[in-house]
Amino acid sequence: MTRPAFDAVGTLVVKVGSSLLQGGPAVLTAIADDIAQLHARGCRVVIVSSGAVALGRSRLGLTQPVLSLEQKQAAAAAGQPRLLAAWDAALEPHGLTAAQALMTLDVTENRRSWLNARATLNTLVELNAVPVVNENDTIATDEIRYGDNDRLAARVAQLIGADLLVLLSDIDGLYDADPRKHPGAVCLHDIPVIDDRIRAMAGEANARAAVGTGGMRTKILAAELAGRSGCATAIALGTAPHPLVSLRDAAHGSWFHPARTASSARESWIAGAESPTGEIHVDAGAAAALRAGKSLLPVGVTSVSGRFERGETVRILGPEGLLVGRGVCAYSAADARLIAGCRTEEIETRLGYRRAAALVHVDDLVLEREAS
Ligand SMILES: Nc1ncnc2c1ncn2[C@@H]1O[C@H](COP(=O)(O)OP(=O)(O)O)[C@@H](O)[C@H]1O
Ligand SMILES: N[C@@H](CCC(=O)OP(=O)(O)O)C(=O)O
Repeated sequence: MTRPAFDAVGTLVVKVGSSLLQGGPAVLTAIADDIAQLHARGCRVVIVSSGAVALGRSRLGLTQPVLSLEQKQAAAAAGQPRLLAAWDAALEPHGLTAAQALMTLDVTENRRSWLNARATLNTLVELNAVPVVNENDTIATDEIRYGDNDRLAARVAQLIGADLLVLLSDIDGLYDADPRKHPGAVCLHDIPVIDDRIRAMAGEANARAAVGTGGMRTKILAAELAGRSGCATAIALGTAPHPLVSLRDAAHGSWFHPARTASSARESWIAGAESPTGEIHVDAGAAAALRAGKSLLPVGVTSVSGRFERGETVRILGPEGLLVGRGVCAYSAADARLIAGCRTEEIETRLGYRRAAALVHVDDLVLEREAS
């Protein structure tokens, strides 16, 4: 699959990194002007904006280079309303309204919340609003954090079925080495496939950075995630005169092509879900049935490990511990344990209710060769 022609893009997610916020309102104004231009020709646009911590820390007098988790969460609380106000001020002259959407990991990792969030974002876009998404840093704890907005932006791109994800940063693309350390590094404009050579160019994330977090590593991961759903990714310089529209010219930014065999939105949601915390162990008969396109019934389950709620993704392991696939479980871990090994007719007696005959329905399953 080649990358889409810029003018053919129907749904765009644009992610704005914290480093760009240092440039003040002029940077947001330039991005908003381009968004308005795209919007006018019918393109649906969602913004994923970092910057809450960067904007809040100065207001709270947190000037030290490294902040504790609690200080970052407090800074985000002070910065998020300012971030939204800044976007609204930039969009309002174009007749567009910024609409805040704060997410925690469970929003995209739980199928019901996913569908709900998708409906809300789509409704906002239909109402001519521009959703401005950020992680809900103030309440998120380590277990329920995306950790970086590049990944969040890729999940949002999957959520709304975007055909292009643009990661705007303080650099004009992916270089063959970090240009801050290697002045002779060269920018790669066209990246048809993400392989180990490309991944190695990213170096390490800068966890101690004062503002940004992920560096190029998380951007490449985001491009991989979005690519699985058929969405192309571009990394581009957010301070360029027309940061988005200038991407019409293929010589601007680094372009990652979407994967050749893009999976359906549902499959890519399952395959892209955060590392599942639960596992369902099945017998050889059930493993064969799943591979033959059947649903997972409780009768084939030998044991259940880990913790998960109804609607969360689990790993399904065969008799030798081999990964058969991943799927959305219709029951919580506690209930799945109670019905493991039992026949479908017994579900109601064991649980006092019966929701679904299958623990994991075939439509909610991605087999190993597709899930990797
Ligand atoms: N191979 C590379 N090509 C380009 N930039 C790189 C590379 N490796 C590391 N970087 C660093 O990544 C930084 C951008 O990441 P980050 O600061 O997290 O941005 P953002 O806030 O936009 O997410 C660049 O300023 C650059 O120093
Ligand atoms: N959610 C955080 C941003 C985290 C983040 O990923 O930042 P960045 O690497 O600049 O995109 C905030 O609003 O400050």
